[in-house]
Amino acid sequence: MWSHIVFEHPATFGTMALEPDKKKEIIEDLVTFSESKEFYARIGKAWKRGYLLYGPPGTGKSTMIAAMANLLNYDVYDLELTAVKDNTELRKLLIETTSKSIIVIEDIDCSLDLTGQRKKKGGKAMADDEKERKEVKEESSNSGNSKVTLSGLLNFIDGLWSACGGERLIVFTTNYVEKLDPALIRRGRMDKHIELSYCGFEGFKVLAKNYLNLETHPLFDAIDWLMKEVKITPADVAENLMPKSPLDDAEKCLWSLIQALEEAKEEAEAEATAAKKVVEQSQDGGGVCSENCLAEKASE
Ligand SMILES: Nc1ncnc2c1ncn2[C@@H]1O[C@H](COP(=O)(O)OP(=O)(O)OP(=O)(O)O)[C@@H](O)[C@H]1O
Repeated sequence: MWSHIVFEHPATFGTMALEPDKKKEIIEDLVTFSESKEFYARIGKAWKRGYLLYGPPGTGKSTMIAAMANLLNYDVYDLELTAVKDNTELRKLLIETTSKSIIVIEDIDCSLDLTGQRKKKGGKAMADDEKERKEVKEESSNSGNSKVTLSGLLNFIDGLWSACGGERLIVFTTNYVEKLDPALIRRGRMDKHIELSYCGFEGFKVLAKNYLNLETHPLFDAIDWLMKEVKITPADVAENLMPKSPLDDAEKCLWSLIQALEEAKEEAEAEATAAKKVVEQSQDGGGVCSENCLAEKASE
């Protein structure tokens, strides 16, 4: 059912724009996992680890998965949940995965209706494991030919797949971590939550080295200052640092980034001014304006 292609993504942790401490922590976590066969056997747990990568688009979630695969030399199984017919098919697919693999479900919030809070009893979320398992069982037996359900996925993470032997990582990505069902991402299922965020100056320096082979430049100070003022994704920084013609030298690319940062700064300032105006108007008019209404007015 899986089709095989040779994985040749060039991304590594070395080429990733990421705070150095964070990078070190993630690498250590991965390497420790991959060398812990005996440890997992001793504590009686399946040799698996779940990672949740979350953050805005263009912050490097997919890039990090490639870097993980290259670091550990694991195979990547990219699972498109919306194309999986039902829980039975999901089970089959997962049993076919080999050890030393990373199973990836990208944009988990969009894949399926996995995001809502699950059934609540007496107004309280089903928190403890026993209740959770009972619910999973009920849902699974009702699932019939229906699409993959949250419980199908939880079942797989906790049960069947764990019993397959060999080491496996499972990686979920999302742009909206707050939308996810807490049961899906609790520790034990998603052991390590990694936030990928906007580009800082340290991240920029990695990209400048990769893209322009520059370690320092007089324009770096201006970029450092601007990056503290506005948010920009590593993807946008990378795009600006990419030469667009054979005549583009490093300085031209740096100016292109500075221009993008300045435009973003002007935009943010214009939005802030508009929002301030709305507040002043609502105060003058004596009207009471909710946060939502302020946001709506500011965007008008
Ligand atoms: N942290 C980063 N380090 C280096 N390059 C990055 C980083 N983040 C993004 N990029 C660059 O931007 C491109 C898009 O990034 P990527 O697809 O990894 O983002 P993403 O967070 O997975 O986005 P989405 O949420 O839209 O899937 C990559 O091909 C890469 O060139």
